[in-house]
Amino acid sequence: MNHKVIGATRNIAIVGPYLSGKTALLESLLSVTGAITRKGNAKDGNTIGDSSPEARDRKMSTEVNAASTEYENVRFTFLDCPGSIEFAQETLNALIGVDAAIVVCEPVTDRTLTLAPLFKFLDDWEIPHLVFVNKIDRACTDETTCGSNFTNIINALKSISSRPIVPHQYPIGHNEKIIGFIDLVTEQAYHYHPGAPADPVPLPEHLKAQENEARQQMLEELANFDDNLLAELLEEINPDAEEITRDLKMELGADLIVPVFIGIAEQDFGVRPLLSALLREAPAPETTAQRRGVIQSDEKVTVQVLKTYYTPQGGKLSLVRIWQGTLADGATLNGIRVNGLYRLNGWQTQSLTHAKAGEIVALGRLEGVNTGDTLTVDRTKSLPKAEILSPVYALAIAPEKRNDEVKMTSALAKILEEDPSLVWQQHGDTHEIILWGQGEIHLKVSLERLRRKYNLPMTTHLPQVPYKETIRKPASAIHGRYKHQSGGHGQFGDVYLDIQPQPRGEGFNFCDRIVGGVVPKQYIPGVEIGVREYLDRGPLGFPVVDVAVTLTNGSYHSVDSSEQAFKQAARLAMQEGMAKCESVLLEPIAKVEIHAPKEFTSKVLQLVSGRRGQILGYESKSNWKGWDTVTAYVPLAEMQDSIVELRSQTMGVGFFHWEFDRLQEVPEPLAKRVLLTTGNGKN
Ligand SMILES: Nc1nc2c(ncn2[C@@H]2O[C@H](COP(=O)(O)OP(=O)(O)OP(=O)(O)O)[C@@H](O)[C@H]2O)c(=O)[nH]1
Repeated sequence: MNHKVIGATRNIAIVGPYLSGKTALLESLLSVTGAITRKGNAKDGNTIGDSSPEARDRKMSTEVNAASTEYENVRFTFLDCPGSIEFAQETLNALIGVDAAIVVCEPVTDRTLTLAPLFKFLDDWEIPHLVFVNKIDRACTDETTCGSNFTNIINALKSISSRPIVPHQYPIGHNEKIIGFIDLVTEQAYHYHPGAPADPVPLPEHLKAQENEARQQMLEELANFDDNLLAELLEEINPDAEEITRDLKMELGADLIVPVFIGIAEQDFGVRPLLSALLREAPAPETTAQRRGVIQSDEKVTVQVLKTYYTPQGGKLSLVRIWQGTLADGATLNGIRVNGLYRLNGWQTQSLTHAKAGEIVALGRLEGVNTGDTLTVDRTKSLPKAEILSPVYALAIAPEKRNDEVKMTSALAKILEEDPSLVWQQHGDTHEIILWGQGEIHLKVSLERLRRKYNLPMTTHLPQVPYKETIRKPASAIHGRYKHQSGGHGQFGDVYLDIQPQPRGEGFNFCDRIVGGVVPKQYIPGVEIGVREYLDRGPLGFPVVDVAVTLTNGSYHSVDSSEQAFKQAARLAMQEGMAKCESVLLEPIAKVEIHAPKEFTSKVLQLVSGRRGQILGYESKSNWKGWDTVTAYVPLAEMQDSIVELRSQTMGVGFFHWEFDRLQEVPEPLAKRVLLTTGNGKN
């Protein structure tokens, strides 16, 4: 078996907005390097990138797919990441294991904003990245606008990148279409050639000025990090290609610049130059490892999990980046034996006996190991992992077949392992099982996985709002007597209760002020249980909170009294007393922080007010250039689909964090409507 040494491997993530052509680019990369003989496409659902049935059905990537190929004797492993914001967690988890990322985008200037959160993550993690402007044919619809549109795209990218944007190529348009490009490093022009590498052609005379300007831009950006190049530029010396490539490699490797390439992935145009640039300029795995503080060592093995899969056959595969050492199949990591070592190509696996530092491979059956975990022989290291996104959308779920409930718990655990941005909980009040995630499609895809992989069809509905109720007025000396005679000895309990409202958030409080043993000590717990049971469902039909109940008086029977009878007496007293206490409906209020580019702040404020929110203020989001954070209180009842509206108002990039803050009275007309629609308020 041919094993590459460190330096002969490149791990590249393919990332970028939804449907920008990432899977098409991967297909093209695999095709031009001979890894596949026939290209698939998203329409026909036969790509390596979108290998799962959920992805194929939707013609979109729903999880990370790995594929390897060789080019110029270097092994390239590509991670094709989903573009949809709802599957962003996949992308973040994968990105931490690569040496560089290709950001694929479309040549539409007013959509570059959708790249902002991705650029932010890449910058925060210092992940070297370059841009591939795909579908460049769409920007070059006539010869004269081809160059100016390209310049506009470069400027749009500059407006969202904190790193300098450096054009690496310049387009050549002819008769309403793009026919080639000029490499700004070598100043060599090329014409695209279907099914073959681009043909070198003389630099078109009419583009010399534009080419020179774009090249100058590139050189000036590079010179900001290289004094020698700066001196050459000042002396008007033309630097040679070798020197420029050296700078590009150093500056891309250190995540100081963002080079920009162009192409048409579906026609393989611009794909070979992209590969050549990756070969020459992308950092080697050891450089990445060093930047993460991992020192190379042959003995120590350190790997990190980038993605967890359960195969259609039910086996667990953990896609890992080997940061350090040589890993053999059968080795023990974190006390768990590696059971199978594979190279992945979509769902196809190729068995390996060992793999070296810098490779991305899949390991079999690492039970108990999660995405993001660091594994070593002696558990001595823990590398940073990507943050887990806050859940923003929920559905209540239930198995279609009642007796599937036990099966559901273990299946949910598995799909959560595959996708750490899912969370599930059983709600304490409503008893619903709530599945939380990043949006409607995200949850639908997860539920399809449950059905397909685990034969678990589920029903869904929007979760109930966990309303509660409380009281406005006190009631005192409420009498409850339970007396029952049914053969044998009877049942007797007799209590007097005071019921009082408590300040909001105080909860429930029970005390007894019994003197002289009129209710014997052993029956008092029964009274409290009776009160508590009643409060599970108050007069409006919801759990009662912020109430104090005091047992003030009562009587007993030496034979017939029991804890059970006092429980019943307490319930009767509560039923009678609470009817006099003016019950009010309470709703949960969330404290929400909404993040969006500043140009959308007024829309965010409108969204909050339109959802009965109370705006607390807004300010610049720290470390996010051009973004605001709006802080507000919003009723939970209004939050259910708020992410859908927020995304539609903010080109898909707005997001929020929320947490439960408090309960608050529901305003009167609305409370009536809630009680009508929930069918409550009748007991
Ligand atoms: N005109 C044109 N269409 C393209 C090109 N590349 C991809 N497409 C089309 O764009 C659509 C999306 O392509 P994909 O490769 O599936 O996009 P993606 O970025 O992988 O999608 P997600 O991963 O779901 O975000 C498909 O219909 C492709 O056929 C291109 O270079 N030119």
